[in-house]
Amino acid sequence: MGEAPAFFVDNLQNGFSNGFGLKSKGFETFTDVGDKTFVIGGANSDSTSSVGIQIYDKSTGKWVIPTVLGTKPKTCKGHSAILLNEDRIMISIRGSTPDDCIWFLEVDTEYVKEQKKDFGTEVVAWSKGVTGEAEKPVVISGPSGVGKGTLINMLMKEFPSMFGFSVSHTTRAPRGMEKNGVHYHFTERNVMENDIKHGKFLEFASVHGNLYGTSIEAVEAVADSGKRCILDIDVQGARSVRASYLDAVFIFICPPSMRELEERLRARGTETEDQILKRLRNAEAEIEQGESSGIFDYILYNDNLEECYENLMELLGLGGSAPIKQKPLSKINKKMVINCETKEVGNEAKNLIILDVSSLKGGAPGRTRGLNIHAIDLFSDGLNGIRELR
Ligand SMILES: Nc1ncnc2c1ncn2[C@@H]1O[C@H](COP(=O)(O)OP(=O)(O)OP(=O)(O)O)[C@@H](O)[C@H]1O
Ligand SMILES: Nc1nc2c(ncn2[C@@H]2O[C@H](COP(=O)(O)O)[C@@H](O)[C@H]2O)c(=O)[nH]1
Repeated sequence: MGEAPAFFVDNLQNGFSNGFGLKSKGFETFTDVGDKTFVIGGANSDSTSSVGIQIYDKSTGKWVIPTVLGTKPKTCKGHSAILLNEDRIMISIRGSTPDDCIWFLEVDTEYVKEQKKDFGTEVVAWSKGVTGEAEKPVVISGPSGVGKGTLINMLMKEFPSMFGFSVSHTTRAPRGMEKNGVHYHFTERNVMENDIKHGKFLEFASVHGNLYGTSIEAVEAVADSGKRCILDIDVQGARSVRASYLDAVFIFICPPSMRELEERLRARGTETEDQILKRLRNAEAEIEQGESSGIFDYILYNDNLEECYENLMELLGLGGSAPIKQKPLSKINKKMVINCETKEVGNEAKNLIILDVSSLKGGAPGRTRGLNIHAIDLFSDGLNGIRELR
């Protein structure tokens, strides 16, 4: 089934100088991508630590500390690493739970190339691997008061295990019933601006005089819960997400008329007169863009709430017709064998699993979906680490 191992983690973890004149603290791995060597790790042998990244540029002979985007693995007692597709390093974390053990460090994906231009530095981006065929996130946009929140609440109530809400950050003040961390992360402007500067947001926009934004972490948290992510964001935000590398379905909710929109906003009773007028002024431009910008895959008219909800369910594949098909972003024809050592009392068992990375979808920013893991029988050749199947 397999040939020579592509990578043996245990051989590298005995503590040695890393070959580039930099003293290794142990637990490091070295992956060559073109002229660069990515040194990942740096935990002490007697403790766990977060996973650090350094790049050795062979063409200049210099070390570079890159800008690191995305949420990185929290702690690491050692790991294996293997290059996939020449653009991302797959990392198997030792001693972590099965749903937290496969991570990807993107080093030359389209997303990373784009970020390098923006930051003007070396950039790498973490993306955790999640198993199964998780569905694309759903972006729902529309003018204030059209009923986005109402429709999303109906969906989440009827399908609580299927959908998860991306909790945005905002600088606006909470309304009476709104809870921090549930409806929004209510934030100071300077804190949010600083986080934006450090690449923590997938998108952000100034909406009706306040700053709103979707953090990468908010989208990742939903993916980690195994649910399909729903984003309630304005048209500017939808445009940014469309331009980003998050592969999503975009739905615009339209009111039956401006008059009806005004009535709904007033009846909701959450805004002052000035704020209502501002939201209505913005609504006209939003509706025009929603209908004609080409950002949105679908437009739904929210006249009768029940009918609109039925149509939304239909679009999301919950109304009896076939679900929306996803196409993979990249094709990586590889299967790996991973050796997970489990120590039982007086006994050392070796559990081998096949990791199928041929159907990966998504990636940074957010999670890498479509990992398939199968348990397999023991090999008798003392295999350690990750090995490629050919
Ligand atoms: N089809 C409908 N017919 C009548 N009223 C509706 C309909 N859909 C929603 N509403 C009502 O309109 C008001 C605004 O709805 P909602 O708060 O869901 O809007 P929203 O688009 O989420 O607004 P915002 O962007 O400001 O958060 C609510 O009081 C809601 O009950
Ligand atoms: N671009 C973004 N827009 C967002 C986000 N979260 C919410 N919104 C939009 O803001 C308006 C106003 O919301 P409200 O709660 O103050 O009524 C509405 O259109 C939301 O869709 C976000 O993260 N990014």
